[in-house]
Amino acid sequence: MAVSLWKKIFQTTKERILQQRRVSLYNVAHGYEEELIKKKLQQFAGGSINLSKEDNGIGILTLNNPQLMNAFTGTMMLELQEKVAELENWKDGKGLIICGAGNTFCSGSDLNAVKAISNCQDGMNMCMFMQNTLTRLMRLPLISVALIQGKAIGGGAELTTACDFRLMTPGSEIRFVHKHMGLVPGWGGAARLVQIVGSGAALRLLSGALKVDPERALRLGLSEETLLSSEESASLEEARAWLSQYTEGPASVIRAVKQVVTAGRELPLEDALRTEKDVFGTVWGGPANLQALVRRPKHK
Ligand SMILES: CC[C@H](C(=O)O)C(=O)SCCNC(=O)CCNC(=O)[C@H](O)C(C)(C)COP(=O)(O)OP(=O)(O)OC[C@H]1O[C@@H](n2cnc3c(N)ncnc32)[C@H](O)[C@@H]1OP(=O)(O)O
Repeated sequence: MAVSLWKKIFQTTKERILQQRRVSLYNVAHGYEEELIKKKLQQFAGGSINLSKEDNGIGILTLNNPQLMNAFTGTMMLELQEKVAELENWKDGKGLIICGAGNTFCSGSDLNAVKAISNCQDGMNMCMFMQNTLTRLMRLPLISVALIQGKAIGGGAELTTACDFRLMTPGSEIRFVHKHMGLVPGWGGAARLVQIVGSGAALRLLSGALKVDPERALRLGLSEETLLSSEESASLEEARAWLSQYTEGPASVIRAVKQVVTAGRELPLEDALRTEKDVFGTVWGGPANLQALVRRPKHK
């Protein structure tokens, strides 16, 4: 009786945590019309978002539009949402590296598409579509890294802030150019930048549209490390090695670690504590815990 009760609690808890992650920021109550903007974005084709899910639990998500410095076309925005949904259902996933094709990261929205959706309704719907998608990306129970090779400009800079960590190659650059476009970030990049570097540094980077090279990014805490290589495949291998330090171990435990940190970052204390309790319940007495109790590792 007790076992079946615990199993029911366990299942309910997992479903609740899963549901919390997938709740969209915006819906019709906010004037958001998802089907309308999806139809509109479909009209701006080009490029692709490629996802490779590897047996070791590491996913590689590649922005693939190198002719336009990996600018986001409308269909790439749609594909990003699809890939994030796929990653939400990847139960063996532990880590994710986001990079761009052609040894450069991303130059933001495709300006050809932007011109065609510059009216208020389309712009606001695109903004809410990308905020929904990048918030779900940020909340994935995977440890995510933006591998910044070349340029991360505008919306591309915003995308880097939706990852847990950023790694930069020599000579690469993050730049929030929105001011020069008569804009502010709209994909959630401002809110996340303040959380990462603090409001003072965020205000300087945004109001100055400052170029952030690897050294400045390290000083600001915007980047974790400057890689040795600026060569495309070598820097990806370096990023894999860096991430593997944090994804070694059972997927259930790595995913639980990301979940409790996300709760601590986003929720009021008492809610975060309750989520931590719920997540603890998914690993306590689980296979990894029981095997460790038998093995009794020495933590020297
Ligand atoms: C909320 C997000 C926000 C929004 O949605 O409103 C945005 O993200 S707005 C877009 C902000 N991004 C930009 O303004 C970047 C514009 N591009 C550049 O500044 C440069 O291309 C740069 C610095 C990324 C790279 O410069 P580089 O000299 O190395 O290359 P090229 O400029 O020659 O670019 C090669 C080729 O790509 C085209 N390109 C680059 N970025 C975009 C883009 N965002 N949209 C459309 N096309 C882009 C560029 O025009 C060149 O094409 P070509 O046919 O050879 O002229």
